Amino acid sequence: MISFERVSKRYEGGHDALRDVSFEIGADELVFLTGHSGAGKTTLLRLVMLLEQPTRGRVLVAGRDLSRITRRAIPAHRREVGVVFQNHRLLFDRSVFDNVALPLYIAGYDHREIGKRVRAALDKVGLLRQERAMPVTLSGGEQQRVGIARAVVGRPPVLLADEPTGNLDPALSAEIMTLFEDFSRVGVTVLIASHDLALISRLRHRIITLREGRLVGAPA
Ligand SMILES: Nc1ncnc2c1ncn2[C@@H]1O[C@H](COP(=O)(O)OP(=O)(O)OP(=O)(O)O)[C@@H](O)[C@H]1O
Repeated sequence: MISFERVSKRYEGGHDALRDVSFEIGADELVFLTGHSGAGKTTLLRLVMLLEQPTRGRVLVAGRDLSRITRRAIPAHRREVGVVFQNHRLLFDRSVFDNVALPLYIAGYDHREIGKRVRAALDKVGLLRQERAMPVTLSGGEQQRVGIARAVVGRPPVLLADEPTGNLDPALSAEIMTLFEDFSRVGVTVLIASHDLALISRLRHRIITLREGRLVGAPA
């Protein structure tokens, strides 16, 4: 579902954020991406979102070579890739419902379909009863669940998360990871960048490690 073929990324100024990175992630897999700060995790996720282009190599998502996606087709690609951020980036002057509905408003869904899909997403993350709440009234873990509901409301086949438990205590972090496992179980491809080695090594999914832009353990 996600495939990197000898991908390198050099930023302007000459910094090599990724060097000759190759791996494949199957459609029903949940994979963790780890590595020290600056190892290239965020860069790798940004390539999948098409926020960056590789300097060398190819990135494929669902069999499509991202370098061949035209400018007009980028929004359609982004709808296929749900993204969860560490600080969840919620709109604090909007209700939980409106935050989750945002991608559907932008995509032009009709009112009834939005209602149905938002409630289905909130149900999956256990927040159905908080739809009218404002984000400030929720705990950090609940706010992160709103961010996850927003990421999955368009039913993307791919879900990316960048340090989704970075601000949460261990018990809440484990709960959030269970949610990602639930999505993986129903066929969503999940890639989670995380520093939390204690947590991710307990969960027994594949771990991809970057060190200074290279995959650790990959053939030279
Ligand atoms: N837009 C950019 N321009 C130039 N250099 C960049 C840019 N974005 C990232 N870098 C550099 O590329 C390297 C990899 O950064 P990246 O954010 O991918 O690492 P990371 O593993 O996600 O780190 P962290 O865990 O701290 O977020 C870093 O040295 C960073 O300074």
